[in-house]
Amino acid sequence: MKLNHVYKTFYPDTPKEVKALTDINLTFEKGEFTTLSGESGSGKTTLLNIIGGLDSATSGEIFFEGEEISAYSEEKMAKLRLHDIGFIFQAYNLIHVLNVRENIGFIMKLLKFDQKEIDARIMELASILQIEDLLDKLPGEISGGQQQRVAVARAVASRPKLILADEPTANLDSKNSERLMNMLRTLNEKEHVTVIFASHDKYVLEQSKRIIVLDDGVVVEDR
Ligand SMILES: Nc1ncnc2c1ncn2[C@@H]1O[C@H](COP(=O)(O)OP(=O)(O)OP(=O)(O)O)[C@@H](O)[C@H]1O
Repeated sequence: MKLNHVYKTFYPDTPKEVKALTDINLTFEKGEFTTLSGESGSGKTTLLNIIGGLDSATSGEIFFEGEEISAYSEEKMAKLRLHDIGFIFQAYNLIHVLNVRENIGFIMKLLKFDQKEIDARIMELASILQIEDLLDKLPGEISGGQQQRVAVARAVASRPKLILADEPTANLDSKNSERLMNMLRTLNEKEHVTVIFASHDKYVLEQSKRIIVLDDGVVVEDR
């Protein structure tokens, strides 16, 4: 993933104008485990949303595997998101009428994976994430930390190339935060999935291999 001179301005040329991102130039290599950090309002979520194609840049170019995705139509971008990108949101966004098993398999089903393959992958992830006992429960019947693990399983199930996680530990206690990071680290090492977080959680930062700090929409540190 490569970003060239990416800018994002909300409400341009109006009194409400906000320059959320200014001249962002970044390259993310396959297998990275990186956190976008910075104070509240610095542009972390905006940048993550642009990387994942949930929002478009005001100007600049974005490349994914050498293709310019910033020029994609919304339909083509939706396809790319479905096939190659897994999202983990702070609010989990599980589907409440589906049980845990169905939630984990949801994206694979949309992608028309074979049911046997879906079942095998659900069992594999349930074992890694220690949620085997929860598969027949509804999201409303399990704890926040457990829901978060289900959200992780769903995000990685179809083996996307890129996982984007926005403040994934925000609602978790320290024990569950540690568990979540260990799992993502294991998936990053075992399945070589690229992981990019937006977070200001100290623990997430400690666990990251690369940290990109934003200040007022500008990259001020990359280490
Ligand atoms: N949809 C929007 N419309 C207008 N302004 C927005 C929108 N989304 C974000 N902004 C503004 O862009 C700037 C960057 O916001 P962003 O949410 O990316 O920051 P953040 O670093 O993720 O903050 P936090 O840690 O509080 O989530 C802020 O000034 C914010 O008010």
